[in-house]
Amino acid sequence: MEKAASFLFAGTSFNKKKYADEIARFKEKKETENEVDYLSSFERVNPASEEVTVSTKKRKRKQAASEAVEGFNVFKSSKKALVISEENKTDEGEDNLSKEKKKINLKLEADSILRKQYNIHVSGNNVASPLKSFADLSSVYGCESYLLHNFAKLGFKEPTPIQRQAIPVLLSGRECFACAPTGSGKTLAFVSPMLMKLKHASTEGVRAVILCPTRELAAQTTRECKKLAEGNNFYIKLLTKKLIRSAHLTKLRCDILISTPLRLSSAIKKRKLDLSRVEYLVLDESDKLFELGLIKQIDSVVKACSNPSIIRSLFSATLPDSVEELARTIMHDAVRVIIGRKNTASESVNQKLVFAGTEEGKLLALRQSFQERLNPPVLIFVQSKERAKELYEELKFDNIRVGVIDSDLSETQRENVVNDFRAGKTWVLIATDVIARGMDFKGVNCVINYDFPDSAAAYIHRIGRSGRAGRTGEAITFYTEDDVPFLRNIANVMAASGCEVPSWIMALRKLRWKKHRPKRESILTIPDVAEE
Ligand SMILES: Nc1ncnc2c1ncn2[C@@H]1O[C@H](COP(=O)(O)OP(=O)(O)OP(=O)(O)O)[C@@H](O)[C@H]1O
Repeated sequence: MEKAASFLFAGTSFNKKKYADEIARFKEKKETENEVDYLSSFERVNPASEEVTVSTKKRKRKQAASEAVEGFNVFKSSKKALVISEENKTDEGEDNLSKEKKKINLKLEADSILRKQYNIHVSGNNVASPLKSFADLSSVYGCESYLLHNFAKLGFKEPTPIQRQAIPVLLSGRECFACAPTGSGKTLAFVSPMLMKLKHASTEGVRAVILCPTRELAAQTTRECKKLAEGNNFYIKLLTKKLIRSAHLTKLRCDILISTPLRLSSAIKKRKLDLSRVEYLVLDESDKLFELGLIKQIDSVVKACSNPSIIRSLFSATLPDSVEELARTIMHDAVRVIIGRKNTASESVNQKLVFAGTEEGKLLALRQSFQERLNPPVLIFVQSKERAKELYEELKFDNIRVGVIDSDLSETQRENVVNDFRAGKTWVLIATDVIARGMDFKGVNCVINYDFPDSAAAYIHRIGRSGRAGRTGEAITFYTEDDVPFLRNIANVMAASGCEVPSWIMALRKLRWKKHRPKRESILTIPDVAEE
């Protein structure tokens, strides 16, 4: 058991240049030269080719039936000639059929090689081929050049595994459940097909909706969406309180609307928004959106998006079976795309468990680490806003450039705190789970779970703020005696993503995990603040 945490940042030293490098790289293997031509094979595999098979079979059956009564035909001799030519036709048909089958098999084989290479698992009928490269988007799907230009401008050379598979699925008009690790580019995976399908701005009202569980994430997604749409004239709007209050909301020019469920459902209730023409609905961090507190709002949004040909998709790094089951009740013939194993942490995060003994022990260990070696940016998660404020006071007292984000702050204050951390003005950000999901802070070197996470999903999302877009990261989870019964659940996640876990932890009993948020002693030790 590790008792001290001074080594937490061992081997690392602060180097601002190191994290100023914002261009992310995904390490993906080069495509092999011998791969089958996907562009042509994609076009070959379509329901029409299956129809050919069926109709030829039917024709053969019909022929068999007519041949059976042939002997009774008065025009027997002439019929015989006809039968011979029919036989020729059948041979020709069979030839075509076997060629067609070969092509289909080749294509399926190539798809499966590519999927294996990128750890892509799909279920569903007739799933579109994965992308070999971004170039497939223009050659197969007629993608406009502005989008590819934007990918290049953002430094995206190759699609990530989730992008390789989810984009063609959505472009082929299928609904989709997608589960891929944190920081693996899910945003682009749902935004780009949306932009491609919508083609150009229109005055017809809202045509696409993206729902995100928090305001911060909705704001971030809006920014990403605008970056990807640059060069096209789309109207992309974040639904803010101000926008809801504005009298013009009903006449709003908006192609893509991004919102939290609460905002959107309240705008729907006030009859300020018509969503009946929405063609695309994305539920990002879908398992969070399907939690009890939000399900009513989601329901009202889903109902308001009443266009029968709507395409819905669900994206998350964690997708429990129960959510999938619930979601299936509203989806039609959805394709399921899983990258790697479902509900696992990003493999690019090196995870450690640190026994801190008591609450006091945690603060001591943290302080020691800050004094010795620190490699910012560092993100620290605690279990409540009160504790976030307490830890903030402690670290501020130590003259650490620290920020804190909690739900008591106004929208602008929250935005400022996040921006300061992004810009490197603050090196440490203390937060509750409010920013654990989806937030893309580039180059977070270390996530510290100061308070033990309350679920395995919370753990996966928290530590996923580090090790994004192919970078490596570190995650340290403090635990006290109170947390020991829940260690095994986190240890399982760690082991599944290839991290070493002490065998005594793996031997602990597995508990059914209800939200674990024990009452903890106050963090405060500074006398003045503690007495306030
Ligand atoms: N093809 C690509 N190549 C390189 N970087 C990419 C690519 N696609 C996206 N990125 C970058 O990867 C980072 C993570 O992307 P994104 O925020 O969409 O991850 P995510 O899978 O949604 O993560 P989370 O589950 O935490 O929400 C972003 O900085 C994004 O700009």
